[in-house]
Amino acid sequence: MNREEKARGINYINLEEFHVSKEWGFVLPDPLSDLPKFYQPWMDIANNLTHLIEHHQLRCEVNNMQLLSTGFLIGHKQLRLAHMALSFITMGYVWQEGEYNIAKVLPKSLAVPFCEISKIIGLPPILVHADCVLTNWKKKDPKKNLDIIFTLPGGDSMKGFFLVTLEVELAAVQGIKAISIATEAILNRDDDSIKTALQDMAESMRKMNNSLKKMDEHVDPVTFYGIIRLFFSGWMDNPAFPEGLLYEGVWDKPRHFSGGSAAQSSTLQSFDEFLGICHNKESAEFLHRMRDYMPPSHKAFIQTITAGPSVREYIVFSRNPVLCELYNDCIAALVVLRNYHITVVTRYIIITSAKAKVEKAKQNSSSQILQNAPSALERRGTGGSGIMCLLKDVRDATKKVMIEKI
Ligand code: HEM
Repeated sequence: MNREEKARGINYINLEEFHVSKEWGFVLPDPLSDLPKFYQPWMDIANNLTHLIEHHQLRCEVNNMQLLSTGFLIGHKQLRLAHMALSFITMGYVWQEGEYNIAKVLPKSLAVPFCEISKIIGLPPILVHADCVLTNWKKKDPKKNLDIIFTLPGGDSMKGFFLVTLEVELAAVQGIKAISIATEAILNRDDDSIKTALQDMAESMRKMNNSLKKMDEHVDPVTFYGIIRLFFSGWMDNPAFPEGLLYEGVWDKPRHFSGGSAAQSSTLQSFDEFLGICHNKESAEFLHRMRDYMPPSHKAFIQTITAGPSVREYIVFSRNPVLCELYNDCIAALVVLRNYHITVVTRYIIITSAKAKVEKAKQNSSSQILQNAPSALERRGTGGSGIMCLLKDVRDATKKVMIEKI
């Protein structure tokens, strides 16, 4: 940026400034998968969660865990790994015995370091999308196939859920880069670059949709509904937690936090802000609340897009039919993506919850998992939303910004 542009208050969006990678987008590049030896007690538990939960031993292990200082954690990547390890342990601790024997107090040895680390990196003390997807990956082999670092009960479906969601995030990288390019191009009235950026953005959304389609192949709906979902559930808007969770040694009163959800992803919120999509009051409130569950620099990235020039206004005023068509193409791709996401939610939650009700009513159920499926969150999202209304409103608001043919 030259001096004159600075003086005029023109701000280009520099991805690095917001810890957004040109190669990995919002995904943490090359996350660590091990902490210094001092933190071995955390890593031993976090690396063995499924076994400990399934054998009802996790709470006991955590209760016997010593209180470790967070002072030996160095740098952002160690802090992110430590947050992720403690967030996985927390979800396992709370939900080890299912929805009827919930732990409502997080012991000091877990709560104190978890809250200290959360404060430093600006994330809440609960498992968030930035943990289980953005930080939870490593290269499996030289061919660069990806694997996860931590998991919870749910076997291959749990792993599939993390990796498919990661793939969706990676497919968004091209679109995120396009936002930065287009913002600069609007300020420079460079229609050719805006054109390329809009094409890239639409292509990126189509790739995200293709990646989302892999959920079908890798995640079994019964396992998702009956096992996985519970471990993402939080302690806000959850009837099982009227009081919230007590973080022993940190706060005197219990606290409410929303559970992990891809609604905490910064990708679609960035696209929405860039394209000028206005959500209704209720949806906007929910989506804005989810920003407090994102890394602060990613939240700031979204806010900077909002404060930047409006691509929609630029196109409406410039009356350029090619740009208008390309803008509408982006909106159409986003509607297709949100429509497909609604079919995913229908399959994994709405239909499966109806099946679970039938199984629960039977004396001899053919599906043990569905018969025992938690019922508190039947048709609510793990982020605590009333699902279908929210998703349809958000999709409809997306459609509304289409520009009439010039
Ligand atoms: C089995 C797969 C999935 C299920 C069952 C699912 C379920 C849900 C639910 C229930 C909500 C409502 C908010 C809440 O959590 O309370 C939601 C919102 C959302 N989900 Fe998903 N989701 C899935 C996969 C994904 C993936 C892979 C992404 C992409 C990163 C994603 C992105 C979003 C976004 C951005 C929202 C906010 C609404 C919007 O902007 O359209 N979801 N999802």
